[in-house]
Amino acid sequence: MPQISIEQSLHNSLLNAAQEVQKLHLLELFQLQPTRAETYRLDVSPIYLDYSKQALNQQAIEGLIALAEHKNLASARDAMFQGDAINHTEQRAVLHTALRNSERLNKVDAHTAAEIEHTKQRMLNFVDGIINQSLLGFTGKGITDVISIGIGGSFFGPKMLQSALEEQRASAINVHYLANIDGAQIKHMLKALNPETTLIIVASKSWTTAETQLNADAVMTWFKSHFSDQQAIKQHWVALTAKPQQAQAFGISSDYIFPLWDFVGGRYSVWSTIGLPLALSIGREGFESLLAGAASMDKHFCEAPLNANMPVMLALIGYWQQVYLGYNNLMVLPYSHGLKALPAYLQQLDMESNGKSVNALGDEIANSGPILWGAEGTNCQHSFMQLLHQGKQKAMVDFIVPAKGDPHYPAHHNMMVANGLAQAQALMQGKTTQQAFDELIASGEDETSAAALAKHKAMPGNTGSNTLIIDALSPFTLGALLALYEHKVFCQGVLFGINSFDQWGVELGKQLGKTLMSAIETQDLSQLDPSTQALLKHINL
Ligand SMILES: O=P(O)(O)OC[C@H]1O[C@](O)(CO)[C@@H](O)[C@@H]1O
Repeated sequence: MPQISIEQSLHNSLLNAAQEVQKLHLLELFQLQPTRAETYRLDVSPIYLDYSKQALNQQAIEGLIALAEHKNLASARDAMFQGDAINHTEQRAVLHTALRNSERLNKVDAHTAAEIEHTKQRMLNFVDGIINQSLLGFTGKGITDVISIGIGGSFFGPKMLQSALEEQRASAINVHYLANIDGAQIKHMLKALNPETTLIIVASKSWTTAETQLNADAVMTWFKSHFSDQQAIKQHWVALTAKPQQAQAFGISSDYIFPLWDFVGGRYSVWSTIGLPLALSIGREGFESLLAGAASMDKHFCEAPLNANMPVMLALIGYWQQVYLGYNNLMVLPYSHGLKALPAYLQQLDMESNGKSVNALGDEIANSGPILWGAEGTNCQHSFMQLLHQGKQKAMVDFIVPAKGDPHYPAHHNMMVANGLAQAQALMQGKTTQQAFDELIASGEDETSAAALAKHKAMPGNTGSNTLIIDALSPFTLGALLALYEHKVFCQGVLFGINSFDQWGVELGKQLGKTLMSAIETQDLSQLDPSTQALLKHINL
């Protein structure tokens, strides 16, 4: 008999488990194993994960854990935390975890640890100064508004957390984010702002991002049209960057430049000085608490056994659904208006990290991370959920439900929770044609039309989901939640065999964007493909 590799044998056993599990409806899995809800859950305060509604059995879970062990997931995790250059295509360590008070877990050298702490304190002292108005604008007025110019990782995290933590504001400062290159947005934003009381932050790790540069130039022109004095720029312009010299060359004072480092990837940078605009809203304590929440998840990730490790289990469940059940979409549905921007944040985190097609050796891989999207509940129920209930496409689903809502509106919160959990139930249970028929008869329909209508009202159900109950929208909890997803994405990168920390795919669009810009400026379209030429001619710039 030919020998098969360990990997192949693990794969075969998982294929077998998938076949077994798919013979049964989720409701039958619950009948067979009534304790699923107690068995398939993890409680890692402040997050409770229920995965009992997933099409999983013990054989699948054991097979997945064996796969994680075979892929040396724990050593890969340790390599990240100890600062190995795991981002091998850029020869960089990946140490965003070192930014969140988890020195004990990270083996960064003493000099780097001191620099991280010093930078954080500098940033938070600055935040204190702006909030308590010991730092003032050029004309002696306090700062009321901030324009934060940045895109991608220099935008999504602070913006998303700021809206999630609106209730935890520590200041009355309004932060306006300028990410996209849309003149209409700048015009409206600037029209409403007074440069005397506005602080302008340029957040760009690389200091080369075209959108950020163009926006920074436009805002600088506006600012200089009011104050051309260099001292005014010194007091109103801030840079968050790994390229301090370039920021200085742009005119920003070194006192107002807050660095980050190569070992912090853009989409992992909200914990760094990139979080400054957020800190101006939630204050020192709020920001420290965010870091502490993330650190608590780091500790759990480093210490919990694989089968009780929330990021690991979340990654394995997703891997299982994708590779063995054939799903390729992950829908994230936060039942919270405050978390409305979470899907967009997670899109960059997951898809920029795991949207790759080769492994570390450069060999083609069969699977990469999922297509991630979503929207806040209950709004999503009135748009795309219909497709999940009755359409032919299936998706993985993460429901995220805060246990506490606004105390002034208890009925709203109750309805929110009820709807989130009801959607998970509906996806699992579905409705048989017989059930639909019986309901129609009970409502007075005659038999012929009930039989016809029942077919349209039936839904298969049997769609699994994770439900994550988070205690409330607090900085600590959200720190833990984001760290959970970061580590999940990391684990899936290890399972797929890819480097989650580079993003070469983004580069081609940037290059072509530049070529097109110069074709537009020189009006020479001759080198462009016929479709692009025709489009530009039609737009007639
Ligand atoms: O902070 P920077 O260097 O301006 O980059 C912004 C974003 O651009 C990207 O390189 C590509 O979108 C992201 O990884 C990054 O978060």
